[in-house]
Amino acid sequence: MTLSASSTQPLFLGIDLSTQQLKAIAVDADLTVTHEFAIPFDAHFAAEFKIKDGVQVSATEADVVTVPTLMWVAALDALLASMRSQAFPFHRVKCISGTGQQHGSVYWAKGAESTLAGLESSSNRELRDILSQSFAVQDSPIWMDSSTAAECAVLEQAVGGPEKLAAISGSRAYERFTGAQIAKLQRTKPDQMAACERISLVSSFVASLLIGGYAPIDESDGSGMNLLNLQTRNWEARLLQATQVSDLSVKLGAPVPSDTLVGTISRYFVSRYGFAEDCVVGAFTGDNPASLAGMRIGEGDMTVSLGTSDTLFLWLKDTQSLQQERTTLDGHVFCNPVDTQSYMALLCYKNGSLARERVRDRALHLNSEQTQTQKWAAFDAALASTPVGNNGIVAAYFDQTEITPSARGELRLGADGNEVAALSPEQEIRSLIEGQFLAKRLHAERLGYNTSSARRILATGGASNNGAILQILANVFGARVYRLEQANSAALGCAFRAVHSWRKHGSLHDARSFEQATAQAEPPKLVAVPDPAATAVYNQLLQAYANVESLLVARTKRDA
Ligand SMILES: Nc1ncnc2c1ncn2[C@@H]1O[C@H](COP(=O)(O)OP(=O)(O)O)[C@@H](O)[C@H]1O
Ligand SMILES: O=C(CO)[C@@H](O)[C@H](O)COP(=O)(O)O
Repeated sequence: MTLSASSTQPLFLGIDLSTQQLKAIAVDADLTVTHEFAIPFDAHFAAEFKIKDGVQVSATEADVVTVPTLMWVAALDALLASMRSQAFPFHRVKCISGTGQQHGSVYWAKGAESTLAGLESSSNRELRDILSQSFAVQDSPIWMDSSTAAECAVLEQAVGGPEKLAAISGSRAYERFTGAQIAKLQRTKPDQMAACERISLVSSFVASLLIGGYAPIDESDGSGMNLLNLQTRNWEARLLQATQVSDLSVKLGAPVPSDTLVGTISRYFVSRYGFAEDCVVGAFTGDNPASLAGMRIGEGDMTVSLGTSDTLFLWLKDTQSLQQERTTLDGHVFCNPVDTQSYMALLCYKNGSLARERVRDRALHLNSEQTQTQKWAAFDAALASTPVGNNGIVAAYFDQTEITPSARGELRLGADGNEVAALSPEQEIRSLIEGQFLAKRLHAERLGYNTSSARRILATGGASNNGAILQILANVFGARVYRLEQANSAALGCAFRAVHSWRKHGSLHDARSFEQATAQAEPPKLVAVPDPAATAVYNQLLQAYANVESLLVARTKRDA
């Protein structure tokens, strides 16, 4: 029997371990999506691992947010089992790359490396069973954690202050960044740190499972640690020392360029699922860098990702121009994941989709009896029934301590600048969404982004499925908004990265850049055109929104 071309064509897999789910996308050599899979964490693991929205918030310290590391392992078991049950042709996969929610850390126990190396002898067992004793810390701190203020101060002092730390590592000290998390573990649980032989980011952790050995951290996701020097692209010794972990460079391993092939798939996956023996694994990276790859953004584009977190990012040719133009230390610079000479700038907002869901359900009295589709339809109707600019009402809803800016709580101001105690349900919905996008514009401008010369905005993430939300995004920025068919740009970007790394570093020695190698991928489509009258209203409201934030920041400091 001869196999048809489609059944022998190579496939490339992108895996995304984000906050609320593990997803996988396969593309063929023409970059066309052929398969998609997802394991939503709450649906699979809420009861067993006691998580909600993919995470655990400490009952005693609201700023401590973790995930049981073993749940992520169980999710990989579940994903691969689901792919097998749907007859996914594992044998056709030439290369896998992937991504993880940024900043989260995994602490492998002593002996875990040899357990990983021996996976193949246990291919009849699930990974979660084989690796149940392989972690020195059971609950991984993640990006939603903001409990490391003391460690942030130490990191900044170690190099001469926040400006110096931002110049070296791309960011002033941030509580969720992995350097502060590592320092906190050393200070509060030194026995667990002593029992740890290797530290991975969420991204390099998944790659480690796949190659059956410790995968290196890539430079782009490594930039979210406050430990990497962006110019040397290596760990900064003074910052490693400041964590007080004596052998941290050994525990971290050396960082590698993001397009590196980090190994060949473990024979465990060959025996258990039928992967080809020569399937290679490309370095995994952070989910925002991966989205940059999936959206294939260039200079002048801005991406707004509306996932669990909301993020906004830009391509940066160098770090100098940003240093000159920014008027704030808020925001981050990361090494670029697809061009080792370039960088990317990023703003992250913690109160993204989960805040939208909570305010929606509270204002409109929705509960588990309605489906998500019905709930978003009610949300859209509320937006449609209220005027652009909400008659001058501006508000912020920071359920959790926000990252940009550091503030917590809710505040609504009326057109006269006075606090408004209560809004109608419809006004509440509009003030939430308008406030979220005014916040993005305010901080993007402080970072040096020129809204009046905006080329185009590329939208991605779960909430980019919502046309009403994207219209407000277009109006607030006065820019056209484009979206890919595939809202999960992070997994898609990693499938593309897998194609590029395999062609470049494999036997083809294809020297084309990522941009050239992915030129044929489907372009994003125009989904919202700004209304100039609406943009004029938002131009007027920007300062009012800045006042809301300043008041909330002051209140948060006062109540601390
Ligand atoms: N139609 C919609 N309108 C607004 N938000 C939506 C819609 N569909 C999904 N979402 C939001 O998308 C979020 C998940 O986004 P996603 O990018 O998949 O998250 P993550 O990658 O962080 O796990 C959900 O929390 C949900 O609120
Ligand atoms: O902290 C950041 C970026 O700095 C977050 O964007 C995380 O990377 C989580 O991503 P999502 O799961 O929301 O996509």
